[in-house]
Amino acid sequence: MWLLVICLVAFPLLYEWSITFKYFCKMAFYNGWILTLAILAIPICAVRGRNVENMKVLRFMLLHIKYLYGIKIEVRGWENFNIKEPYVVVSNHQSSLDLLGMMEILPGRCVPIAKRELMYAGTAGLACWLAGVIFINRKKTDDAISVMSEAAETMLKEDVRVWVFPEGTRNHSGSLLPFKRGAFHLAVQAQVPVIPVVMSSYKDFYSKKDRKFATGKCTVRILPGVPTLGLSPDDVPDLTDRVRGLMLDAFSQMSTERPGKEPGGIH
Ligand SMILES: CCCCCCCCCCCCCCCC(=O)SCCNC(=O)CCNC(=O)[C@H](O)C(C)(C)COP(=O)(O)OP(=O)(O)OC[C@H]1O[C@@H](n2cnc3c(N)ncnc32)[C@H](O)[C@@H]1OP(=O)(O)O
Ligand SMILES: CCCCCCCC/C=C\CCCCCCCC(=O)OC[C@@H](O)COP(=O)(O)O
Repeated sequence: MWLLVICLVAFPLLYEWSITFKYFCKMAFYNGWILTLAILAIPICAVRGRNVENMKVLRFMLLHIKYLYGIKIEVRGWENFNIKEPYVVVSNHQSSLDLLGMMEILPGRCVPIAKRELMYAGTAGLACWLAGVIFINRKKTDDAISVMSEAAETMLKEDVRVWVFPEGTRNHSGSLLPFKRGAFHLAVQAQVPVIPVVMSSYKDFYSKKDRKFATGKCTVRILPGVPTLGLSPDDVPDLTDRVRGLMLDAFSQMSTERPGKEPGGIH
């Protein structure tokens, strides 16, 4: 009798622990593997010095990780990236796994804006610096704004695209946080389009809260560009709300699709 009670209690606990253990191992390997790949990337990138072209090196070195983790990434809307001029990409930010979706579609000469702390993440920080990642100090708004104004000039002078996570922090709530305005000021200053990118919720295979990390599928949708030609700083709040609305619609639509099914119908 007691044995039965012990088994009934122990098995679910062991099962829970094994899921949690797997989560921690997979996350540790994810970070460790990126730090290791960065060791290989640094000398290759250092040959060119700090240069946005080095982002290609990081991209090709990271592309295989989705296979290691059994994450299938489906991309929709590639054609919306077919713009020769620079643009600002804005995307939702659920977790550090976003790096996989980002690398899957990262356009040429495109650099992300990242929090300054990432620069100190050992080898990964150095690799990011060599690839031209733009670092901002989120605690000093004025500093961050001046770095982003410089970025607007660089975009035009050096034909560079910029990727921003306008939520400003990771968010796994199943919706979108209010957007920070920096990305939209940047696009208006440079008078370039904003291209929204939406990554579907990871909830089916990944949850930091539940310590779950299984295999699964993620859809990445590139939405049509939103032009900013002729807009002024006064139009930024409206532009921000409009783009957030478009992304929220796409995110909600993607969340109601069953994994592996195309939208728009029962199959
Ligand atoms: C092989 C080896 C691999 C190694 C490894 C590879 C990895 C290679 C990939 C790395 C990938 C990294 C991925 C990292 C991902 C993150 O680190 S996410 C975190 C960093 N990103 C962000 O924070 C997003 C950008 N942030 C912003 O845009 C924010 O607006 C700012 C600029 C930080 C300011 O923040 P804030 O003060 O909290 O908020 P906000 O309300 O937006 O602004 C305050 C006021 O300033 C105004 N303002 C904002 N910006 C501007 C501006 N530019 N001009 C004028 N006014 C402005 C606003 O309009 C607002 O004024 P009001 O409208 O209220 O009057
Ligand atoms: C010798 C020092 C060693 C430091 C080890 C640090 C381990 C880091 C290892 C690998 C870095 C992987 C690069 C992942 C890039 C994704 C970055 C990311 O997702 O940043 C979070 C940021 O958007 C928002 O931060 P918060 O949610 O506000 O917090």
